[in-house]
Amino acid sequence: MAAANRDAFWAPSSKVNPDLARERESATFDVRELTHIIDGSPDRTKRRKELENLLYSEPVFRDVGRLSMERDEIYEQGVLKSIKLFEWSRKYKWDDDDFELASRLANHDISMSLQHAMFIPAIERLASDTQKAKWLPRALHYEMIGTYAQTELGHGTNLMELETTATFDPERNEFIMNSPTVTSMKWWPGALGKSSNTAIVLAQLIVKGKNHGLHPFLVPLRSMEDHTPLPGISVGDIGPKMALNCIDNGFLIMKNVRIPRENMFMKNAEVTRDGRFISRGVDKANYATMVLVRVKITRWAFESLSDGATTAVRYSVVRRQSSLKPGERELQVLDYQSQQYKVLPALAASYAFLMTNRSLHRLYDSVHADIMAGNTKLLAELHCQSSALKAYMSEVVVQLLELCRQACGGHGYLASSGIGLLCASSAPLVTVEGENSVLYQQAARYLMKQVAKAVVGDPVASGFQYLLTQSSSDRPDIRIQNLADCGNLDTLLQVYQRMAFSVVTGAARKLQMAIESGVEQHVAWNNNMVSLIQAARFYALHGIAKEAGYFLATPTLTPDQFELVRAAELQAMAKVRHDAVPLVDAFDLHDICLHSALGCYDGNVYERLYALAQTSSLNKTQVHPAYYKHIRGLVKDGQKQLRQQSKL
Ligand SMILES: CC/C=C\C/C=C\C/C=C\CCCC(=O)SCCNC(=O)CCNC(=O)[C@H](O)C(C)(C)COP(=O)(O)OP(=O)(O)OC[C@H]1O[C@@H](n2cnc3c(N)ncnc32)[C@H](O)[C@@H]1OP(=O)(O)O
Ligand SMILES: Cc1cc2nc3c(=O)[nH]c(=O)nc-3n(C[C@H](O)[C@H](O)[C@H](O)COP(=O)(O)OP(=O)(O)OC[C@H]3O[C@@H](n4cnc5c(N)ncnc54)[C@H](O)[C@@H]3O)c2cc1C
Repeated sequence: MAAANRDAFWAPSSKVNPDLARERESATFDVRELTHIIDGSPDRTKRRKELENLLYSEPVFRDVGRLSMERDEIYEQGVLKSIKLFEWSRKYKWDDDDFELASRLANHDISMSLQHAMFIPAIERLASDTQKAKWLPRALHYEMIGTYAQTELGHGTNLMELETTATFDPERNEFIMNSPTVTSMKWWPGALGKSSNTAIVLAQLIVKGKNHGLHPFLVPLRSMEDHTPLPGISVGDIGPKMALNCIDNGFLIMKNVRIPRENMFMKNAEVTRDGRFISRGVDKANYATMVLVRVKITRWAFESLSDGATTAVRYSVVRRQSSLKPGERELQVLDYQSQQYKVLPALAASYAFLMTNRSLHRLYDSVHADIMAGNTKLLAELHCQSSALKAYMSEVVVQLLELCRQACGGHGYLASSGIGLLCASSAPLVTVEGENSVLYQQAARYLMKQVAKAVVGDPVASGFQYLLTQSSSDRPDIRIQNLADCGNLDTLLQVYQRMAFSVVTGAARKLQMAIESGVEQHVAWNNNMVSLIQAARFYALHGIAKEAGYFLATPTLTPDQFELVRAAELQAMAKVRHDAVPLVDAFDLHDICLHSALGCYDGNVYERLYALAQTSSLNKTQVHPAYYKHIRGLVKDGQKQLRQQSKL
C-alpha cells in the first residue's frame, strides 16, 4: 500500500461507529484509570505513549503491506525493525522493560528477537564475571548478534539425549564442537538461519573421554567481516512456518569447529587448563534462561489474548445480524448469550493472565536475585510455578483465541482481521520453551513431593498450604447456597483448593498404589500421566463450569451447588457484557499494534475491510495475467464448442 494510503488507513477517524460510541458512553468506570493499572502506573502509560509515537512515526512499523508480502520481504522488514529497536535502545539507553514494551508495540515482529529474549539474558546468567565483562559489551552493542541453540533435529524435550559434543583438546587448549549425526544438527533456534553471527550452543561436554553432561558454549558462526559461515559451520533457514515468518529459525551443523577453552560458559562449571572438570552451584542452574523465557511467555499470553479479546468484542458490538423477534432491528451479536460465551472468557482471562504474570514475575525476580547470590533454595518452586503457568496460560490462549476468531464469522477468516495471524503466531507457545505435556509433568513431579511432605506433617512450600488446610478433618463446608455466594472470591478460592486437594492427592494415591503393587516408578508415572497432568492444571466461575467433571467427581460441589455456579457464570457474563467495550478499550491498544480491520478503535469495519482488500496483490491489475495465460483459452474453447453444438 502506498505511503499516503497507508497513513490514511491508520489515521483514527472522527466518525466512530454509533454502536461502539454508545457502548463507550455507558461505561460504569474510568477507562483511563484502568489503563494505568494495566500499564502498571500513569508513568508507564506515559512511557508507552512515548514509545508508540517513536515507533509509529517510522514507516516500517506502520506498514499494512505485510498481508501480502513474500517471505524474504517479511524477513527483511523484521530485520529492519530489529535494527531500529536496537539503535533506539542504545541511543536512549532503554532498560529491559522499555525494550520488552517496544518489542510488544512492534508485535514481536522482530527477526532478531532472541538477542534480548535469550542471548543477552543467557550471558548474564550463565557466564562468569570475566566472560560477562568480555561478551556483554559486544552483545549490547550488537557486534555479536546471537541465538540460543539447544534444540536439535532429533531432540527438543529430552535434553539428556542431545547429541552435539564439545570435546576438550588439552594440546591446543580448545573445545572441538561437532554434530556427529543428522539428528544432532541444531534445528529451530530463532535468528540462527541468516541473522546471527554467534550462538550459545548447548553440548555434551567430553573431557578425557568422560561425558560431563550438557553445558553452554559460545560459538562464532559467521565472519564479523562479511558474514560468511566460518570453517566447519553449515547454517541456514529451516523454511516457512505457520507464522512468525520474520524470524529465520535455522539449522546448524558443526564439523570439528574449534573454540578457545574460555568459550565454555563458566559460571556453573569449568574445565581447567590441565583438563580438570569443576562443577559449581546446582547443575540445573544452566537451565535458568529457560525459566526466564517461560515467565516471559506468560506475559506474551496476556498480550496475545488481550489483542484477540479487543478485536472480538469491538467487532461483536459493531456487527448486527439477525433479530430475536421478526421485524425488530437486527441484534448486536454480542447480545446473543452464545456470543458472550465465546468472547467474554477471553476478556476475563486477559485480566486474570495480566495479574498472574505480574505475580509470577515478582517470584522470578526474587528467586533470581537469590540464585545470583548463590541461594538456590526456591529454584525448584519457581521451576514448578513457571512450568505450570506457562503450560496452562499458553494452552488457554490458543483455545480462547480460536473462539475469538470463530466469533467473528467469515471476516474472522480474512488476514485483514488480524485474528488469524494472532492465532497462528500464538500457536507455538504451547511448544516453545518446553512442550506443555512435559512442563505439566515437571509441576506434577514437584506436587507429588509436596503431597509426600503433607502426608507426614512436614512443612510444604508456600503455594501449597491447601494440601494441609484441606486435609484437616475440621475443614469448613463449601458455602454455596445462592448466586451471591458464587461471587465471593474467598469461597471460590476454597472451591478450587478443595478440588485441587482431591485431584492432587488422588493422583498421588494412584501413583503410590501402582508402585506398591510392584509396578516400576517410571511405568507407574506413565500409566497415571493424564491424572498427574490434570493435577498440575487449573480460573474462577468459567473454570469451574468448563471443568465440571473435576468439581463434581471429587467431594467439592454438589450438583445443586454446581448449577448455582453455572447460573452465576451466565449472570456474570451479562454484567460484563455491559462494560465489555470499556474493558477492552482499557488495554488501550493502538490500531497499528492491533493491526485489525475488525478491531480498529473507530469501528469503521466495512470501510477498512474494503480498503485493505485494495492491497491484495491480485488487484494490481483489473484483469489478472492468469486470464490471458489460461482463462481466455478456456472461455474461447467453450464458445467454440457451443457454436458447434448449436449447428448439430
Ligand atoms: C507472541 C509470541 C511471540 C513469539 C513467541 C514464539 C517463539 C519465540 C519465543 C521463544 C523462543 C523459544 C526458545 C526455545 O524453545 S529454547 C529451547 C527450550 N527447550 C526446553 O524447554 C526443553 C524442555 N526440556 C526440559 O526442560 C528438560 O529436559 C525436562 C523435560 C524438564 C527434563 O529435565 P531433565 O533434567 O531431563 O530430567 P528430570 O529428571 O525431569 O529433571 C531433573 C531435575 O531437574 C529439575 N529441573 C528440570 N528443569 C529445570 C529448570 N529449568 N529449572 C530448575 N530445575 C529444573 C527437575 O525438577 C528435577 O529436579 P528433582 O529435584 O525433582 O530431581
Ligand atoms: C516457533 C519456535 C521457536 C523455537 N525457538 C527455539 C530456539 O530459539 N532455541 C531452541 O533451542 N529451540 C527452539 N525451538 C524448539 C522448541 O524448544 C522445541 O520444539 C520444543 O522444546 C519441543 O521439542 P520437539 O519439537 O523436539 O518435540 P519433542 O520433544 O520431540 O516432543 C514431540 C511431542 O511428543 C510428546 N512428548 C515428548 N516428550 C514427552 C514426555 N516426556 N511426556 C509426554 N509427552 C511427551 C509431546 O506431545 C510433544 O509435543 C523453537 C520451536 C518453535 C516452534
